[in-house]
Amino acid sequence: GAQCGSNILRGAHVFALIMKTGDAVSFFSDLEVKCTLWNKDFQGESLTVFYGVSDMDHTTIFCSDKPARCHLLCPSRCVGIWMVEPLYQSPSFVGVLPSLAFLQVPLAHPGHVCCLMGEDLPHCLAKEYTLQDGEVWALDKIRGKVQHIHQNTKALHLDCLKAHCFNSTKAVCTYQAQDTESPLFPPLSSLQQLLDAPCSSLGQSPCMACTWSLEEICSYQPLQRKLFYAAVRLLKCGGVLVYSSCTVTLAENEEQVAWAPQHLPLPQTEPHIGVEGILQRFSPELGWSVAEARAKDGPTQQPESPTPTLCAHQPNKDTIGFFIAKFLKS
Ligand SMILES: C[S@@+](CC[C@H](N)C(=O)[O-])C[C@H]1O[C@@H](n2cnc3c(N)ncnc32)[C@H](O)[C@@H]1O
Repeated sequence: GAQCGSNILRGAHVFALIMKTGDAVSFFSDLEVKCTLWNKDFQGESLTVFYGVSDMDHTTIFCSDKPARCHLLCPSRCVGIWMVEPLYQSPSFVGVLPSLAFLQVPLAHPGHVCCLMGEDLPHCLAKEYTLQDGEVWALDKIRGKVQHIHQNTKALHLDCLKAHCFNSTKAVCTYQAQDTESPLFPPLSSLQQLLDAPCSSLGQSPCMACTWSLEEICSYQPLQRKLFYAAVRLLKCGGVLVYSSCTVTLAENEEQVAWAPQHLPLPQTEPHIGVEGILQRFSPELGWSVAEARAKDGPTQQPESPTPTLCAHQPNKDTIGFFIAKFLKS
């Protein structure tokens, strides 16, 4: 599959396959997502992404009580194939501080959070939280994701985190919820909200196949606005809302943060733009590069190069794309 191919390019190994130990395996990614399971003669458009060697056979994967190399948080998932000369080296976390650390996208949000969704959460909380800090709720509408959160919270002993499979757009209740385990909250009840929104994910890289229609991509903006609305209603005055996406469309990023203060009780102030990243775009006319933004700021910002060229300040355009905005509720 295309997703598996992308993960291999990011440095992943592959977890389960029916092979003989030591078999050489070549991986191709099915770019049109047409390959069916067990298809042995696939003729569709594909891209070879890597070569690997199978580490265990079928019997070892399914029957051995001592799998050779286990997935950190899920011992029943074992590495089946090790990549030979991967493009990126992803260090193995197998067996490394299993109750303290696991591989995740780095992201940290200290403080009180009432989270509208997220598997990242246990990781965010691992360093910062103790039970005395209050409660943290993670909501996601996909059951498998919530189960994954439960696994992570258990492994990291995060008693303060409660995860529920729930539609976050409906998380606000107008009456006092009786059940303390219910993911329904009264308005103005949380100090912090992290809205890591469902999005078109166009900032993810590498991405070899995108099968989404324009209609699908356009469907995210209204959903994000419903989630935004719920998040702001739940937030106490003076509370903090972080909105993030892993996409690069204006509709899901800049347009959303422009829309929010006009329609929700958020302050209408000039945005304070964060520190420079490798690649930054805060308004369409700035284009994609730091170089262009610096050029607009004038020569005082760049003493080392009074007349910068695009190349001089643009080390790498081929990065992931994402967007983060922080709001303080008035
Ligand atoms: C960008 S991902 C969030 C990733 C999250 N930070 C994590 O680490 O898993 C967006 C998530 O929103 C969830 N989602 C989409 N619509 C939702 C809704 N109405 N209510 C709750 N979760 C929703 C999706 O299932 C997806 O897992």
